Amino acid sequence: MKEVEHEKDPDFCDESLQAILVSLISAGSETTVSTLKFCLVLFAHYPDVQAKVQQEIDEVTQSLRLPRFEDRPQMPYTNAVIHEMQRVLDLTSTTLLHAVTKDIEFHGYAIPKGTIIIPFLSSVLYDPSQWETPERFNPGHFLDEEGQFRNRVAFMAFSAGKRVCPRESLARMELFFLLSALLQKFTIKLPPGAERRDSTPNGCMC
Ligand code: HEM
Repeated sequence: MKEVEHEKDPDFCDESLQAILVSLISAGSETTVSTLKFCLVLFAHYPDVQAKVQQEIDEVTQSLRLPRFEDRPQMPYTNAVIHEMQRVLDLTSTTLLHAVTKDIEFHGYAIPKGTIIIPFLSSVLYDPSQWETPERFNPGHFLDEEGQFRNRVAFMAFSAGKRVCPRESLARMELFFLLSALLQKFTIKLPPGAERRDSTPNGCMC
């Protein structure tokens, strides 16, 4: 702030600082917290998946240290599980408001420049032409035949293109750190007497 205070119309000012802080708090906390909560619920529902993730964490860290982000390539199953949890959670369903920058034709529809569009991410995250079992929680969606992690173009939990979530890498890091550190020390279980719920809002806990 000090460096730009002499400029007539600085890009960085009190107003922009306020906007950055608001976006960090509003776009950054609720998204990550809701995803973490959902992942913990899923782990409680899938003890076998949880045990496999814990085994992978123990193998990589030898139970001597916390998991590190650099360990991720050696933890394909954990990585796949987190991706699949985000896919079935389908946190935002749509992107923010976008607008087309020139006249275009899309699937036979003429869309004039300036038209507001809201891409529907759920339709991609659950697209039966892209996922083997779109309605089922299945970490195999992100694993190849050798059990190595494979990226999927239809994984658009963070949207895509120019307006993709600008903090996707931070969010990925947070999810990986927090979930792997928690599962290294704890096993997540449903409370005694609690019934297993077999469906998410998308009908996906089967
Ligand atoms: C699991 C965590 C997160 C998910 C699933 C997520 C997902 C998304 C999605 C789908 C969008 C809309 C993109 C579009 O309109 O095409 C978005 C935008 C945004 N996200 Fe995230 N996000 C996450 C975490 C974060 C974090 C941790 C931050 C900041 C620290 C953040 C900051 C933002 C901001 C500032 C935008 C608006 C970008 C713009 O206006 O173009 N997000 N996010």
